[in-house]
Amino acid sequence: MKNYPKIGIRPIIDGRQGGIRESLEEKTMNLAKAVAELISNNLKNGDGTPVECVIADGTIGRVAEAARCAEKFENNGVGATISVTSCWCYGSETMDMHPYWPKAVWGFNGTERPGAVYLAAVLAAHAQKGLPAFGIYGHDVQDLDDNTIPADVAEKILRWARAAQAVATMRGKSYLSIGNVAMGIAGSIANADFMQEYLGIRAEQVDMTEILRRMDEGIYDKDEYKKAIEWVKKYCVPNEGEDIGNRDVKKKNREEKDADWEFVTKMTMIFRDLMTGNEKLLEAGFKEEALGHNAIAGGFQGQRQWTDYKPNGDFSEAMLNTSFDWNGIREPYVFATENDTCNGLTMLLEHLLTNRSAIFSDVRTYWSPEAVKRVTGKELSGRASGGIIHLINSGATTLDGTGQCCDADGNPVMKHHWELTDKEVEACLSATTWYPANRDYFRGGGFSSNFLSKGGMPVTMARLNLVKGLGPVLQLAEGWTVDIDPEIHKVIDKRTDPTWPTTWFVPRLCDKPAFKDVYSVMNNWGANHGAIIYGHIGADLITLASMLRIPVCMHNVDDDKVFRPATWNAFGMDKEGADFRACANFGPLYK
Ligand SMILES: C[C@H](O)[C@@H](O)[C@@H](O)C(=O)CO
Ligand SMILES: [Mn+2]
Repeated sequence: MKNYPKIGIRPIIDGRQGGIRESLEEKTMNLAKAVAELISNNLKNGDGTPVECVIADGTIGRVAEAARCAEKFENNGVGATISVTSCWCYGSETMDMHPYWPKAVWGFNGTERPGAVYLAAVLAAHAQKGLPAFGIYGHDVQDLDDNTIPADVAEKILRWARAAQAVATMRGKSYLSIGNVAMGIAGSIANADFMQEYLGIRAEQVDMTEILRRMDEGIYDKDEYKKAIEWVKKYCVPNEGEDIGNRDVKKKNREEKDADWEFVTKMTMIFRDLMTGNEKLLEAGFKEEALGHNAIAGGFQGQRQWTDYKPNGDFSEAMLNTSFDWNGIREPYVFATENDTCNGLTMLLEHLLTNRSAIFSDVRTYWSPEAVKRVTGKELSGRASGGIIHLINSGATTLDGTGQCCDADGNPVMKHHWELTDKEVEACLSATTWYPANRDYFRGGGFSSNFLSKGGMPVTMARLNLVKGLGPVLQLAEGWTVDIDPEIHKVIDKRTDPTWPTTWFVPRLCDKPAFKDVYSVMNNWGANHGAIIYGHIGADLITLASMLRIPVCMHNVDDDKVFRPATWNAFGMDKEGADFRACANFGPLYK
């Protein structure tokens, strides 16, 4: 089990002894316990364990008690706090003043004792002191003896807690670039200042020669390699595709292909060891290599120097992002192809919010219904009838993206790894063909994963972009994967790279300019890549971005689901403009 941050619960009370305080002690503690229970029963960490809460030893009425609580939280690995109260208390005395911990306050909507008045007062204090906090105020008045959490309050507490736990979990970790910038992709210029100041993440880097050194000097777990190559021979080699990407002169022979399989299997282990370390390397005497880089996400440059010379990273990237490998079912790693750190970090935000694996893709082509008709003679239909976006990239697309897992009603789903079955693992593998890499692009060879994502999955595509003078911005589009007529797929897939995995995506349209049609979503995308996650999680991403002070420049989430720190209201009534102004005013979380 990994060591995850905890969420601190702060029961706040009116400090007046001799009647008031005593009458509220039990009620306040019960509210705190109910919040802890709600969070731990509903939210999980990446390894599937429940998110843990720590409740202050006693209620907090005066400043000394707030300080005692802060000390307890520091000693117990708390990374975010939620304060709960049902009564009037003393705002600036009792508030959480930690500069980094995301904060929320639930002011019980009762009337006997005014919890909501404290909520307003303490939120004003948070605004005044530049420590933004989320305010939670239930819609309907509750009775004093009612300790239940109404549905609207629960939704806000959980939205806040998911994002707060993501902020706390990434703090202090690293992003590991293996190599540097791929083919001039600006997103691959690992921006250390952005990572440090906005995410609390250290930018780490190793040269790609380190992979060759570890291979040549045998710095990997030999027992694991034996197991890994056996598994690869059982589940991947039999699904090797015909060499359709290469002219005869460029086709590798069997012996060379087998050597490539061995190479890419070792490379997968080496990428992982570089990220997280491996105790087995310590047993073999490699003390430094056993440590790894404390990476919570990473990326591999690959193109061009490496792929011009050696087998590409497609197999390794795909397997790391997948929820299983030769060691069985496990939490997926977050790993970007082309070392596009902006996309890798977006995948990280998505993974931390959902604990699912994210798809990495080029946002390659908008196919209008007219263009499809012209090229195939056929009409797009159903959800695809307004046009489709072709998501496709060699490499980092998770095999979970095949959509071979099913929910209880038989719909395709990308599951949490703890819900996966062995049968579903085999189904994902069976649906994946490993084509010998196109050696016009990848001179060194290797294998590219190929599959077609099942349609009908709700997904959210997102992307972090860096803009000089403005800083980072987040864009997102909720939508669905779609099935299209197989004849249409065949023709238009062949026009691009048929050895790579394809996901057909249709965003949900609305009256916002960037979402007036499918074309506009493509036309407003800020870079060549997108990070795609199962589920409609736009509202969670918006909440998380506001904690990190990253404004959201494009989204198709309903306004009433947008939940940001209360202080954002002071920046004007149009939510988008206020977000930009508030983020600029408070600046990044870590300065
Ligand atoms: C093989 C090519 O270089 C691709 O990797 C390229 O089209 C991209 O994915 C660019 O993002
Ligand atoms: Mn790409």
